[in-house]
Amino acid sequence: MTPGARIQASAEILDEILAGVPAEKALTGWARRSRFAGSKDRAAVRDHVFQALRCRRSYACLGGGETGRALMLGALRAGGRDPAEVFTGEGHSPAVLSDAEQAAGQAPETLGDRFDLPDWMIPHFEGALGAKWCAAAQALTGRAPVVLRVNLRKATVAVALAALAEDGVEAKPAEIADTALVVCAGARRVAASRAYREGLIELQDGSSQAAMECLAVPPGARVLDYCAGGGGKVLALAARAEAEWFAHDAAPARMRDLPDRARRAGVCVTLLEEAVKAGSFDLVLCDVPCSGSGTWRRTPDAKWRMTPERLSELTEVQAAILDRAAGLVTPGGRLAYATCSLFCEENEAQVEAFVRRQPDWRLATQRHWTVSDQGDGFFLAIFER
Ligand SMILES: C[S@@+](CC[C@H](N)C(=O)[O-])C[C@H]1O[C@@H](n2cnc3c(N)ncnc32)[C@H](O)[C@@H]1O
Repeated sequence: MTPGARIQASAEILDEILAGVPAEKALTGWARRSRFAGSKDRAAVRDHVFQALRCRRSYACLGGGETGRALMLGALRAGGRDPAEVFTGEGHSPAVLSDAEQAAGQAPETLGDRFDLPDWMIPHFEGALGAKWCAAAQALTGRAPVVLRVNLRKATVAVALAALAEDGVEAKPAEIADTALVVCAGARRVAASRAYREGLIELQDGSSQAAMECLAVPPGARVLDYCAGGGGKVLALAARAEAEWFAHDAAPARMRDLPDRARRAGVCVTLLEEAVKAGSFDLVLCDVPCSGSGTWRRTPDAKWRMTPERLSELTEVQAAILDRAAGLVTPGGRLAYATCSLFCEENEAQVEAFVRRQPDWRLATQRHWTVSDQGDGFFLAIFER
């Protein structure tokens, strides 16, 4: 595909997403219909679409409207490129710009336009991050790093780096966590690499790894990942300690890949249908469902789908999970609460409300990770009683 044809395809996919189709579904549908598109084309189109979603408001200003075509026009203007070079009407390139399109477009002025956020969200960013909110919002408009976790059960950092290099994946250690490697080149080769297939590495964001490093696990402890999903957190913990590992999720189907991942990692994780029937635990981790605001550069359409009502529903679910999980902790044990959100309502406010509701618990420690070139926004609180 020519660069123009990729832009045209991206504009059409964006129109579907703007009409309500989830981004992944729209991209997959396009790839299925477009057998002529090679892997480089698919990757380029995906990059265009995701970048336009990250910067939807500022590109809409620059492009003069909120259609796929206007967003791609805005993207070219934002990148300092002359759109006329791409909007040529030749082959499968977008049609030549009309006079109205050439005249339309202005620099983003409002805060929401400049920082690519829905207006209602700005007080939430400001409330949580103070003067740093602009930098965080800005960071969410860029691409996320690809970060790997070295599985210390199977490899050292040096061994993992060498194995990745054999398969053309270039990575370097990241300061954020002892086990974190940031991929510098060959990210698309990770999944097929020997290092991945043999469980020397896993894909895991740097902040999640750093947070799991903060959770000390005594030998022989019974540890429950109460909102396990694909099991990324319990696998990170299990790579570093000898303990009994359990995983639970309200939607058990989300744990479907966990047995394979655990086998590859060389650890044993017992899946629980009903955690309450499995006795008590020395450590219960609640990696709760959240807005995901710390990860929106990876899932940029989620930024625009979030509403104040949804945020409020999520905070209720989070509080209920904490209360339920607290009842599963053995006397003298610990309860950990984690989100990949930047918002105070989902982090500190939840912590404060929990210790008010359950005064036999006290906050031992809490920590934030900001959106960076090594990790997403993340929050961890550890309670003791
Ligand atoms: C942030 S995700 C977990 C991600 C996972 N820990 C990982 O590292 O891959 C939150 C998970 O909580 C689950 N969940 C939602 N409500 C729940 C509830 N009431 N009790 C337990 N799990 C719940 C969701 O199904 C989802 O898989």
